[in-house]
Amino acid sequence: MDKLRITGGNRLQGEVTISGAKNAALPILCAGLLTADEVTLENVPALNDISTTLRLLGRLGVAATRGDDGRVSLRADKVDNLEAPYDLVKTMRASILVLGPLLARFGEARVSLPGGCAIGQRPVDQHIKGLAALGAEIHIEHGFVVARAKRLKGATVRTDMITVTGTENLLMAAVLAEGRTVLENAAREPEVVDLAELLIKMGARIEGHGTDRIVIEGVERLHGASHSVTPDRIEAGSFLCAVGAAGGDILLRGVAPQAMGATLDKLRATGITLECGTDTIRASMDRRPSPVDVRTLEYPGFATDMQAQIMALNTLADGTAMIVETIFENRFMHVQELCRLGADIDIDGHTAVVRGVPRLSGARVMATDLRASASLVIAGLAAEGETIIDRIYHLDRGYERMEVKLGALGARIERLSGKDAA
Ligand SMILES: CC(=O)N[C@H]1[C@@H](OP(=O)(O)OP(=O)(O)OC[C@H]2O[C@@H](n3ccc(=O)[nH]c3=O)[C@H](O)[C@@H]2O)O[C@H](CO)[C@@H](O)[C@@H]1O
Ligand SMILES: C=C(OP(=O)(O)O)C(=O)O
Repeated sequence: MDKLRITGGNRLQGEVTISGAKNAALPILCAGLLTADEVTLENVPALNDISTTLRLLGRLGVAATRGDDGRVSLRADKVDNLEAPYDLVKTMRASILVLGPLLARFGEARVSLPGGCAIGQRPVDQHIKGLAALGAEIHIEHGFVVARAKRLKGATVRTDMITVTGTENLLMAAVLAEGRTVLENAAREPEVVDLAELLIKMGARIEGHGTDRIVIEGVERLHGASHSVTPDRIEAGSFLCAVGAAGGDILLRGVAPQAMGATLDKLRATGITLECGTDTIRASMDRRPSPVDVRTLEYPGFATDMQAQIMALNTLADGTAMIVETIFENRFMHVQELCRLGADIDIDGHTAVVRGVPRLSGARVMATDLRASASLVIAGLAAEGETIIDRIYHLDRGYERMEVKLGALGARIERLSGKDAA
């Protein structure tokens, strides 16, 4: 199992290009199931989750080609299997996103209940409730969601809570349903908007994406399209936390600053100087961070996917910060590992109290989920001495060559594989 070795203390200096967003690319790949024509994509990040999704689509009968330049083309004209099996679905939450498209286009689907980061219970009851409202016969059997519908029928669906992949699944189902669907309490995340924009290019009739009420007029069929995946706001935010913790001056290229919600305001409050261009962010930091309180919320609030990284930054702050996690009930697993690096953090239910310390010290730590891994990298870059991070397969699910990108910014970081990792 690969590990990362970081020798902390180097300031970060230079330029880094941000990849396409994992959480936009995954639903967008699944949207390829909605047409028999070719869908061509650019800016698809080179991540393990993308490889898993392409394997899953391949298993269903989708022909996919992937270049090493971020291009992927998909053709779903020979889909001959409507079952998403446990072995592929177990590692990745987003695999539930084949359910809506399969059901809408082929009238049937069997999808194993998904895995993904173990950050909470993460049920899919809202996906099921929404598809049932669109007329599907749907139930759980032997660990699979099993769904059938001759043709889905438009309806008004109000989910009990805001759900990102739930909104995406229902959106992909509704575009081929008969009549009008209204998704109320819809997720407003930029990744939902990016998916809607691809679907519109494919001939879907959608309005209101980016608001909490999306209106879809179903069409008989969709056609092929080309699309470039939106930049990864979480990867961008993670690099900004890294420069906040380690100090330095970096330029992010290929970003969408206007889509970064509350993240940029909170990072400014820590003392990082940020200058945003259309698709760039320059960030510099030359002092100890100020503490910043954070409450995770749906977009445009502060993203739960940035909580661990801003906590890592707060561990070094000149004061105490309160971090409240409102989206997932078990997303503080990085706390114990940050404390191994010398952080001073107490957890009380959904709140973490982070008392800043002047310095962290390198240690052996274990990544427990994707963003927890990123928080350990950020802390390791600032810590004195050597940090070894184990189980970085979590990191590889969602960050493209993170150690290479950080290395180019002057960080002392290397991947240990094979015998070196033993
Ligand atoms: C692949 C992807 O895009 N993953 C993102 C997506 O996950 P994901 O779409 O799984 O997260 P949701 O927005 O669905 O989850 C929000 C909350 O709703 C609950 N819930 C959700 C659906 C449901 O049917 N029932 C239910 O109870 C969840 O347990 C959670 O407490 O949004 C999360 C919240 O921004 C991010 O952390 C994940 O990175
Ligand atoms: C939680 C995440 O991913 P997933 O929903 O795929 O588990 C994430 O991207 O931070």
